[in-house]
Amino acid sequence: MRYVTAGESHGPALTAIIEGLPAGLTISEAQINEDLHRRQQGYGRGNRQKIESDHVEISSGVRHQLTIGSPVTLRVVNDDFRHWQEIMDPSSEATAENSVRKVERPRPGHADLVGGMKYRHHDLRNVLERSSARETTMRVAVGSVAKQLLAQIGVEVLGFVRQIGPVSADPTKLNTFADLAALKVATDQSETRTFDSDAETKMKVLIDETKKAGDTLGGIVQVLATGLPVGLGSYVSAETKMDGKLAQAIIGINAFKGVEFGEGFQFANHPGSEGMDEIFWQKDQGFYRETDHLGGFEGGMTNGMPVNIKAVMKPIPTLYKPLRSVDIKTKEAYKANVERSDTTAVTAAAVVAEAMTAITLAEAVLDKFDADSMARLQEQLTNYNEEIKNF
Ligand SMILES: Cc1cc2nc3c(=O)[nH]c(=O)nc-3n(C[C@H](O)[C@H](O)[C@H](O)COP(=O)(O)O)c2cc1C
Ligand SMILES: C=C(O[C@@H]1CC(C(=O)O)=C[C@@H](OP(=O)(O)O)[C@H]1O)C(=O)O
Repeated sequence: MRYVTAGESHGPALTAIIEGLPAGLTISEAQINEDLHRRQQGYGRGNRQKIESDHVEISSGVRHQLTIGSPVTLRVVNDDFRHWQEIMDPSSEATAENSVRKVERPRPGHADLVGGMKYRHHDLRNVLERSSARETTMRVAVGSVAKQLLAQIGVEVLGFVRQIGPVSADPTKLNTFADLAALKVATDQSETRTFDSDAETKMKVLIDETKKAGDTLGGIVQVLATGLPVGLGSYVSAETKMDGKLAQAIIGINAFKGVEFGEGFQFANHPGSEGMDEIFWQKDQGFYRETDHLGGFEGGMTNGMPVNIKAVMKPIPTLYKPLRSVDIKTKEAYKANVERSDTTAVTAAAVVAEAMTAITLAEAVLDKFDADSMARLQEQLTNYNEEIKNF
């Protein structure tokens, strides 16, 4: 499976094409719309989300909710385009009027300056329109399709929030959830997409205070994936390691600066005797573990335990309290003024991280097994899992 997204933040629409899905996969448009809605929710987001109400249109590759093996096209309209028509219209000619509104003031922390230098753009709008995280809408749409495929082979993926600014959810409260379905209900109901209601209250106070001060916040998201077959990815070559592929997918999300698996950076604080997942065996179960310190990977391969990823998002770079920068035309120093921006988007980013994890895992499953047809994929997985159990 591979996919490509296209579209600018204030252009007419966003598109994704997915190739290589098995035939016979049931796809629910309502499920994609629910995931798009989840991405739009969250305390601390800016006014753009009041304009957009993301809905997908499927225009190829699916008949009566079943894939037919041909490329699947997904499209989401940008409702904000109507306000930007003059500036973003793909077909009308450039005029003196619309070129007056060139962007020549690069925002620190954005792609603006380096993107302008690299592509020789003197109107930085040509950079910011595509570097905007508006594009993550399509990653979530593709991720929703990937999650639907994974769910049909018993794999569940869920992203949620662990920390906003310095306010962290209590990790022991995670243990109160029996499964990912229960955790999903709780985090979907939370305005900060977390599982700890005490932390949520503090997070909201912090977001309000930060917004009032004209500042922004980052945070930490977590993604869990359960029910994966053993042996996705390989130790034989660096680029085939599954944890490495997931790290790339997560760091590819706008504003993500770090990723860890299992105990992650905490491994530095513990001796080896506390960090491994010891091996046990029972006749009816085969080999199993009682812990998941390693976050589901040994030798870059899934080991049958839940995949456990945490990742950090930097604070939103556009501030109401402006940062210093320099005009690319006049070379004069200035302080940026902002019309609108998110105070924090960690809640949305958790849904994007979930999507990127699902896409990467679905790609690995489809690579490993004969996946021309969904039924054949399921048959093979049943046989494979039986073989692994009897190893
Ligand atoms: C869901 C989401 C929403 C975002 N919203 C904003 C925003 O409103 N304002 C902003 O300045 N940056 C926002 N960002 C971050 C920028 O897109 C990102 O920092 C920028 O494109 C530079 O890329 P880099 O941080 O990966 O280097 C958002 C990121 C995500 C994932
Ligand atoms: C549009 C979305 O996020 C945008 C991501 C973003 C950025 O710079 O990344 C900047 C803001 O765009 P605007 O200036 O149009 O308000 C966010 O709203 C979205 O998530 O749907």
